[in-house]
Amino acid sequence: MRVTVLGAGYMGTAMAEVAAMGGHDVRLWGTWLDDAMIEAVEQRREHPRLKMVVDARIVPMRSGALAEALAGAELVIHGVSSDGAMAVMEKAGPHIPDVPVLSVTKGFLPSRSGAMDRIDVVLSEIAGRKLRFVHAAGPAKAIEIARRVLTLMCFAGERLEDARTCAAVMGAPHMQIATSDDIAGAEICSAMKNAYATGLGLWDGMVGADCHNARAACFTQGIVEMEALVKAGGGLRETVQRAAGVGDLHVTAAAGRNRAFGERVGKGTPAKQVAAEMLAAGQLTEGYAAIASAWRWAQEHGVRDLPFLKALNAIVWEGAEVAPTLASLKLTV
Ligand SMILES: NC(=O)C1=CN([C@@H]2O[C@H](COP(=O)(O)OP(=O)(O)OC[C@H]3O[C@@H](n4cnc5c(N)ncnc54)[C@H](OP(=O)(O)O)[C@@H]3O)[C@@H](O)[C@H]2O)C=CC1
Ligand SMILES: O=C(CO)COP(=O)(O)O
Repeated sequence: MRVTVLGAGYMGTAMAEVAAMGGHDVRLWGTWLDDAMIEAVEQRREHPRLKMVVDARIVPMRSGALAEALAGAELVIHGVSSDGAMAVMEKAGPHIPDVPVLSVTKGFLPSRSGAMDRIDVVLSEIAGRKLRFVHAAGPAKAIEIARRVLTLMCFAGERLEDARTCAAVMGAPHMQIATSDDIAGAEICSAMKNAYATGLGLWDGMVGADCHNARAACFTQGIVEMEALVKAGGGLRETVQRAAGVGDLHVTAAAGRNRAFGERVGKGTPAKQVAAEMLAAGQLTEGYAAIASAWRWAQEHGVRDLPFLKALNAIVWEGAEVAPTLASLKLTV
């Protein structure tokens, strides 16, 4: 099958690697920010982020060749971060054939109405037609995927058959992929785990290694709040309890960039400064934006009783001090 991957960063490239492993005809298109990555693939050098030489069968394509990259695609993989997703879809939308679009992107985006919404909804709005979106959720660090470490994911699409098509293409021996039609639940989990992993990182920064009780308490609280948000978004509790929610919060709180972001904020550096420094170092901190977006989304959907999210929003967006804010946190579990 011809597979076109949009975005040549960590995850886009890791997904391209898996598709190539399955013998698919893979094109890896880099955005206008990805020239260094595409050049490395062209020259068969180590990918600057994945730190490995990718499968020689992957065809690298520069940003100017977007229409060519998408022509004849039977599956599109969307690997652009939430920051770049809208700008890339403005350009890519007209060229995306009527095929499943498997997206790894995690977060909320502003819709035309001004309200925050799910990525599949907003990108379809930009494309001017309903995309056959399948969200790839679950605990899936790109570097481990590319290095063939056992990985559990959940592909969720409104059309279950599209999720199954994506799972078949990405079904390498180390990839165990569940499928679901709960795209709402899966996307909300993916956005929220970045927010709550940031919150667990705050404890690491504030207390250090011995904060296991606090982390476990807040992990549980985060899952309960995720369930409330998923329910308000029309999703299923079961989605939260498996790979998309519990699994992904675990991996991100153990080893994610969002945890690292929270740790530095927990040590006392203002969130805005940490986010800027991490961005300059090529490290995404989507939890930063996700906290504000989710807080706004919760208000718009009338979801109350979210003390952890409220505390996170106060700390990272309203300048509240970390220690007293976390000390006064009243759990609802
Ligand atoms: N890394 C991981 O382990 C996982 C990541 N994800 C998700 O995958 C998505 C991509 O993450 P990841 O691959 O890690 O991130 P990267 O930063 O490595 O890559 C993101 C891609 O988006 C592009 N991009 C970012 N901002 C813009 C912009 N303003 N305009 C145009 N292009 C832009 C990047 O360009 P550039 O490289 O120059 O920044 C790059 O192509 C995220 O939503 C993340 O949550 C999901 C599961 C695991
Ligand atoms: O989404 C991820 C793993 O599933 C990666 O998390 P980070 O963006 O925090 O590194």
